[in-house]
Amino acid sequence: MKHKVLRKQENSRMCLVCGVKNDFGLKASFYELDNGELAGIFTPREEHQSYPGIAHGGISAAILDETIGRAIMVTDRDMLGYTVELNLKYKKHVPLGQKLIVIGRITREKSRTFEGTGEIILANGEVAASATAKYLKVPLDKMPSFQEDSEDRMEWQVNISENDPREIEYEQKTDMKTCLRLG
Ligand SMILES: CCCCCCCC/C=C\CCCCCCCC(=O)SCCNC(=O)CCNC(=O)[C@H](O)C(C)(C)COP(=O)(O)OP(=O)(O)OC[C@H]1O[C@@H](n2cnc3c(N)ncnc32)[C@H](O)[C@@H]1OP(=O)(O)O
Repeated sequence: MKHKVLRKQENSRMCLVCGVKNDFGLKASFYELDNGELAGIFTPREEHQSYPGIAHGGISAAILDETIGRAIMVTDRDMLGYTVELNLKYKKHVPLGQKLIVIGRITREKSRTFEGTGEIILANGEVAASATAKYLKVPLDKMPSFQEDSEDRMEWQVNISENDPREIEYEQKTDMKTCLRLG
């Protein structure tokens, strides 16, 4: 099913997953969708390899961690989190050199913490890896360097590109109504 992009999220300067100036990183972009989920788009490269042709499992963990963590911004643009727990299931190889989609959503929100789930989806629609994660809430303005006149602060911004998709197509893996009930 196709889902409309409602908003592109900010990228950072040097984050391994979303840093626009981190040449060893994934340079992923994140899009908030009309079904309340967050989609990331990324292309693992040779720098991210484990066995030849296959992305390192730590890279899958990093992109899932960030996508679920960022999903809190769908409902609260000024909130992020410190990961306190991350569990992954590796189901298929994640290939290098192919544009992939990662989806995240929040399943439970409390006053100090939130939890969510996510999947890396292959071009054929199969789930390559899935994760559950828990975070301690940290308001963006309490993040290190946020109050400073630093490069990190200046470069935390939405970078619109002509390659940004207007719609993202994938089969939704989790019923959002179930998530709300769980929450
Ligand atoms: C200038 C601005 C630039 C912005 C740039 C942004 C760039 C990125 C963009 C976007 C990213 C978005 C996505 C995020 C993705 C990546 C995030 C990371 O990689 S974060 C690094 C890895 N994680 C850590 O380093 C935490 C290390 N842990 C700690 O520091 C402490 O454990 C801390 C502060 C998190 C909690 O310690 P306490 O003592 O303050 O809190 P207590 O009361 O013990 O726990 C609070 C809750 O957390 C649970 N908790 C704490 N530690 C836990 C643990 N080890 N395992 C499981 N649960 C734990 C507890 O059970 C409790 O949950 P209950 O409220 O009961 O539901």
